[in-house]
Amino acid sequence: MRRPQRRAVAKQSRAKDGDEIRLLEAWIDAGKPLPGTKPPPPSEESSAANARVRARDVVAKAAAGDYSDYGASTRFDELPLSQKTKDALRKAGYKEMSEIQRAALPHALCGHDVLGAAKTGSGKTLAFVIPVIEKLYREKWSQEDGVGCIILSPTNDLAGQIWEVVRKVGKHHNFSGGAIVKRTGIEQEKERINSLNILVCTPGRKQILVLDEADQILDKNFKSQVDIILSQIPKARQTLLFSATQTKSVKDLARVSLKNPEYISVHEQASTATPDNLEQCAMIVPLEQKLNMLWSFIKRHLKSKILVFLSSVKQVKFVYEIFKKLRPGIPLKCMHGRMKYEVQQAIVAEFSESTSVLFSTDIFARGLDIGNVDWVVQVDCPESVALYIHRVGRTARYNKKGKSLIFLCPQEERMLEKLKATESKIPINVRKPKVEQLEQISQNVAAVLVKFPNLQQLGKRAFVTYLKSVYLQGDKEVFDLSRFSAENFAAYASSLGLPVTPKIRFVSHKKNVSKKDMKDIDVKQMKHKAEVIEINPQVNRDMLADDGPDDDILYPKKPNTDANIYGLDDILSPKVPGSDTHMEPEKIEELAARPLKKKKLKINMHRPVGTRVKYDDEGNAIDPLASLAEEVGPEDVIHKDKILQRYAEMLREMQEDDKEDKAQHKKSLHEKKFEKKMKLKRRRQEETDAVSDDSGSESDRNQNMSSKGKKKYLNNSDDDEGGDAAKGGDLLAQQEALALKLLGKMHD
Ligand SMILES: Nc1ncnc2c1ncn2[C@@H]1O[C@H](COP(=O)(O)OP(=O)(O)OP(=O)(O)O)[C@@H](O)[C@H]1O
Repeated sequence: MRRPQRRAVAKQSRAKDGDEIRLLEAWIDAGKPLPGTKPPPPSEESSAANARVRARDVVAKAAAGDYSDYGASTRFDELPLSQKTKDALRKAGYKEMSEIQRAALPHALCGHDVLGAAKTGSGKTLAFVIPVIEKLYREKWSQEDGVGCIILSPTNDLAGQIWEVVRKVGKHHNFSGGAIVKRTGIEQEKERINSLNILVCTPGRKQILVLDEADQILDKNFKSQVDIILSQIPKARQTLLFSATQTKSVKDLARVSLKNPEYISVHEQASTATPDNLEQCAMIVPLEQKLNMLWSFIKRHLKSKILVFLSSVKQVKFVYEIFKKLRPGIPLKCMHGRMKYEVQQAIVAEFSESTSVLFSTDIFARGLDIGNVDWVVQVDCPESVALYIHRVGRTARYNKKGKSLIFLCPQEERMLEKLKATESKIPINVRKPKVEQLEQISQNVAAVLVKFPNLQQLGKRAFVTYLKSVYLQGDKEVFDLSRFSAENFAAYASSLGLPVTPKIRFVSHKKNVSKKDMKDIDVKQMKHKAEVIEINPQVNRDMLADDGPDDDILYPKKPNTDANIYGLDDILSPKVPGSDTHMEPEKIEELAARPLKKKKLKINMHRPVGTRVKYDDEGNAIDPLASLAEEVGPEDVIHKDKILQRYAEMLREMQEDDKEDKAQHKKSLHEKKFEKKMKLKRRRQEETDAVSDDSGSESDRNQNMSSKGKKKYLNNSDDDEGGDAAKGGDLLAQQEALALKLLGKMHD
């Protein structure tokens, strides 16, 4: 009895959908905006109550065949959208449209191609998700119809986030969909992909094509994958491209075959390219002071949610591990592309909910939508103004307030000029930090490295990868290693707690380095520098000179301007009245969040050196290196000579390690050379044998020899590059064939 009843309900529902679809199509067609038009400014009389009445009016009129011009709508419920979508939007709290949504939705709904540009956090995701869902609904797309839309995004996290929005808005519809985010398992995913209607994925795979962060998707890093997708999807499709920094390259646009696209750039006339509620500052910070500056900043903002950008995975890992050991008094997290997707998701969720500091690579720079980030701190210079805009756009999202701070080395001041240039439209203030208030943590970092030798390795790699990243940057006006002196490198290594400056081999080993680039680093000079170990590198006072009263980044003056910061600061870092925060270089630093408490000093002589933060009778933290002393008196807890002695030992150990490394390297080179020689010898022997066996003509013989020789060369395992390239080529060919097969099947 039940089945016929259910069938009847389904039939009824289909009929209802059919009626709604006819109404929507007629409405969309009758009221569609003219190409190239923008919505008029919203009218004044748009109170919530008025808006609701107006929305009901619009729908009632449409039902009666009197179709309004929806291009002027300000609310989602005034648009020709299905009831299911409207219900989902209302439940999610979306009522009023943002500027980009008002401008793009009417065009996208009536099938125009769109090239949309709007500031970060301005709601571009809904501007493409709604038309996708509506188009598939109006076309009665079902599971059996396979993939109806591909949304391409540059990272897995972003794909996951977009999928969540699709799910939220499409929850009353019957589409299937998902985010394909795993790097492996495509074979297993095949079945699933074929049954999905909306596919959110990173480039690797199709009717409506959406490119989020379009300028990045179309750049050279994704070229081969995107070209495969573009070659497989029908040209008769709708294409939507969105980004905060939209591509204007004709070549890019030709590649995606846009047909008379609507170029919608809602903030083109705006005076700034970044959100209006974003307060932006820059500080000139010498390379060797960056870590101190970051630490001091974090210590002063213990109640804020801070996103910190660093240039490489190694940097992120190193800074995270070191700061974790030094315990600044705020939870720390880190995020980079080498983490499993599930772990990344968990970190994003945790960071969304709690006050903490998240150290991240640029995997987080674009698109990710995390609520209430107070500060974005760019410790390492972004590769371009566009990347700067995306990074700072992780805060001040959708009418919320936010602040950003960028550290630039004096050698990177050209970036500051670029940011301040009129065409960049970035309102950025330059602040000078107060040197006497900068906490020097190099000793503490060095102590941590003594205890955790694996961190020493990480520190070395962080050092090298940072310099490598600068070296490999394309914009040589900003990134030029020759502007850094050997002293800069040594001081930087020292600031990372490294007793010697690691060697930078990549400079001389890089094949495509131009002669000019080779001059960029005076390698010899750098080699000499290693012996200088500064325990307390002096701050470049000119650079960090006090610049009067307007610096409120590290040390906000008015408690009211950032009440949280000051309140917490008073508890955690009690200052002796009158002494303020001034610190002499030798002065013991306070490292951990502890209330004032009388404590007996106990030193465990069996613990590894420099390991735990200890407190004196006053409750002040004692520098970890103080535990090197055999006896600790109340006045003199730091035995500088012991520290120096330990450093000298470390230096000796590292030099010995280095010697061993070199010997090992030399030995392995020697072995390789010998092996190669032997192989060559064997080959010649075989060839001689072959010639003596051969009864063919001279030319045949030559041919045989050369082809034989060639084959051997390709298979020669000694030749890493040739072997890898061949393997890489095979792999690429296999992947392309697989992708083509997969897409071909989906298309069928
Ligand atoms: N009409 C709206 N009403 C209220 N909130 C909205 C509206 N549209 C979007 N939002 C919210 O604004 C935030 C930012 O939106 P979204 O992530 O789409 O920004 P974006 O323009 O894509 O930013 P980015 O360029 O950084 O990727 C999200 O939290 C989203 O839920």
